Amino acid sequence: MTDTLDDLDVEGTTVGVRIDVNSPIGDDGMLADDARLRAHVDTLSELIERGGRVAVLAHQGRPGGDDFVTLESHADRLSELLDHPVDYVDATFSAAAREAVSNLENGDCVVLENTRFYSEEYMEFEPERAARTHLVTGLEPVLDAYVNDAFAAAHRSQPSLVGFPTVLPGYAGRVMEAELDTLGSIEETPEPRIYVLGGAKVSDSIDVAWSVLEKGLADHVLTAGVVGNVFLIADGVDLGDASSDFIYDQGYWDEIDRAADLLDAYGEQVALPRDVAVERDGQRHELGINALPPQDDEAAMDIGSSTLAYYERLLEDAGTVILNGPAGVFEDEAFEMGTRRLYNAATDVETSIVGGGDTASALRQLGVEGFSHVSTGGGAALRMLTAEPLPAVTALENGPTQQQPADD
Ligand SMILES: Nc1ncnc2c1ncn2[C@@H]1O[C@H](COP(=O)(O)OP(=O)(O)OP(=O)(O)O)[C@@H](O)[C@H]1O
Ligand SMILES: O=C(O)[C@H](O)COP(=O)(O)O
Repeated sequence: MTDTLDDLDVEGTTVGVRIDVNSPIGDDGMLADDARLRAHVDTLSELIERGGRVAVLAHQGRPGGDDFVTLESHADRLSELLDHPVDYVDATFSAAAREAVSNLENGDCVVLENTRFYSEEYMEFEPERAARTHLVTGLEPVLDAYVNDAFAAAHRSQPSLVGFPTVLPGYAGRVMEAELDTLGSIEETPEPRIYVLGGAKVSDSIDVAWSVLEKGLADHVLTAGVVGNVFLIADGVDLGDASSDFIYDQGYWDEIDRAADLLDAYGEQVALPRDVAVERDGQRHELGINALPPQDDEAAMDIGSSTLAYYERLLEDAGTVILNGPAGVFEDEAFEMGTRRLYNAATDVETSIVGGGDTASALRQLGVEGFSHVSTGGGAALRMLTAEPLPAVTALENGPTQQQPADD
């Protein structure tokens, strides 16, 4: 178990706080959604109120993407959310950054520049090697402690996530703590346990399905979304050209064989859609599996009503349900029903856990509430839901392994 903010003597301590505010960015290059910033308000206000000197580290986007922008608008929005001044400096570990951090007084907060503006931060390292990168060696001398609240990035072994806790005392922030409490004890949740795998990340979902079935964590795996379509094809269903081309274009064609192998090994526990919804004459039109393939240009955009009735029945007996990924193209009103009904049914299960950024925004858009836990993480949550360790959490648990430099 990692130390938390309860173990940190905050007053007068200069703390590097890694958060995950990787967010949608508008055409103007500014923050377009503040959900991920809101998640970190508790951790940051606690550190500020307890007299910490807070230096915030975070990434935004990936190099080359339109959302690879500075953190200036994030800092402005954080200031509003915290109702407290938050400075921003366009440097991450240079002399200017060190000066900004060294000048912090108790209760001050500064956001440093996007960590991924610096190339080593977009690489993955072993923790000891990450501790020798420019980011960590540059900033570590002006920090007393490191707090990791970036659960959603904890599956990455990047310097800001695994390097700092190797050379500084490390603590889990409140978001990290809550996520680890819930997702780290998946084996202790009530049974029977059902995993619902939808969305478009087919290879990740098949990894999860293999892992949870092999480990005996899942009693059933229900498939939906593009994942469900891949399993239908693997089961010999002709979904038509439009869905097949989509799967091929997304690079998931090879996954069909893996899905078929999974069905061979665990077919009794894997539930497949019994019908799908396509667009016909501008409207939702449902087709049973026996009525497939659809017409030429019709793609399977959602699970249909028979599938929903079948999945809802299975969920009635579940003790725990773990969901990742929407059941269909929820962004289109005609195809939001599968996601809305399936996720609504899941809220009636004793323990209901949801992971995934798109999933969380689907739920907000559809007004579905009442889960036991909605994770801030997509890839990180998926990895934890298979009871696999996360590199950033392991680095926090292991603690500093290197000699601290002597004070001048
Ligand atoms: N049948 C379908 N055909 C095409 N796209 C689909 C279908 N079902 C779901 N999708 C798309 O899947 C996307 C979300 O999938 P994704 O796997 O990225 O979700 P997530 O796990 O919640 O997100 P993340 O892991 O990025 O946080 C949505 O944009 C939705 O439109
Ligand atoms: O949005 C996320 O899932 C995390 O911030 C990690 O981002 P990445 O997938 O670009 O590493």
